[in-house]
Amino acid sequence: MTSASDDGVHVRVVDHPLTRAWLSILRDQATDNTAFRSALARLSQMLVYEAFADVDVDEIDVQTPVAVAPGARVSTPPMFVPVLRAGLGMLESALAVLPDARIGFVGVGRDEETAQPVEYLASLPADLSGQPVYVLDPMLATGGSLIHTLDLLAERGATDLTAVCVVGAPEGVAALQGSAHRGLRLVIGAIDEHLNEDSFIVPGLGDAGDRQFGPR
Ligand SMILES: O=P(O)(O)OC[C@H]1O[C@H](OP(=O)(O)OP(=O)(O)O)[C@H](O)[C@@H]1O
Ligand SMILES: O=c1cc[nH]c(=O)[nH]1
Ligand SMILES: [Mg+2]
Repeated sequence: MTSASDDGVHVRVVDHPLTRAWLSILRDQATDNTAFRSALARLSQMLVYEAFADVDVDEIDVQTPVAVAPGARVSTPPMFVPVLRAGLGMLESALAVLPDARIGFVGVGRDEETAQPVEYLASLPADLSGQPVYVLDPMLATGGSLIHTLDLLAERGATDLTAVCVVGAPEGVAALQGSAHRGLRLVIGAIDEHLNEDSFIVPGLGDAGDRQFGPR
C-alpha cells in the first residue's frame, strides 16, 4: 500500500497481491458480466476494509465465555453512497463489512460527447453534518462525476468524506486535488497511465457500468 497527501487530498493506493489479482480479472476483456460483478464485489470488500483502517473506534469490554476482553466498536456508523450505476456493484461488499451503515444514492451518467456528469438522482438526507460518508464508484476518470457527488454531499454539511475507487487516472486525481474538497481521502486499487481522447482510462477496464449491467 502506498500513501500520499498532496494539496489536502490523501491518496491511498491499495497495492496488495490479492487486490492486484482481482483487478486483473476486471481488466481482462474476456471476463463476462457475471464474473465481472463477482470480481468487483471481492475487490471492493478489500478496498472498503482498507478505507476503514484509521476509523475512530470506541474501546469496549466484551464478556467472552472465559473472561472480559478488550474490544472495539466503530464510533459513528458510516453512510455509503454508491454512484449509479457502476458503484452499485460495490455496495453489498461495503455492507458486508459494515452492516449498520446508512445508504444514500447518487445517479450520474457521463454525457458521451462532452464527458460531463449529468445527474439523474440524488437521494440523500438533507443534513449530513457529523456523518462520515464513503462514496463508492469504481472509476475515477476526469473526476467530474466524483466531484459532482462530493459537491452534493458538502452542500448538505458533510465534511468527513472518503472516496473508494477501483481504478483512476492521474487527471482525475489532479482534478480532486484542485477541487474544493480539502481533506478528502481517496482509497483506490490502482492509478493508471492517462485518459484517452474519449476520456476513458488507459489501460483501465473499459466501462464499469456496461461491464456489469450491459449498455445503458
Ligand atoms: O471521472 P469521470 O470522467 O466522471 O468518469 C467516471 C464515471 O464514469 C462512470 O460512470 P458512467 O457515466 O459510465 O455511468 P454508468 O455507471 O451508469 O455506466 C463511472 O462509474 C464514474 O461514475
Ligand atoms: O474508463 C472509464 C472512464 C469512465 N467510466 C468508465 O466506466 N470507464
Ligand atoms: Mg458507464
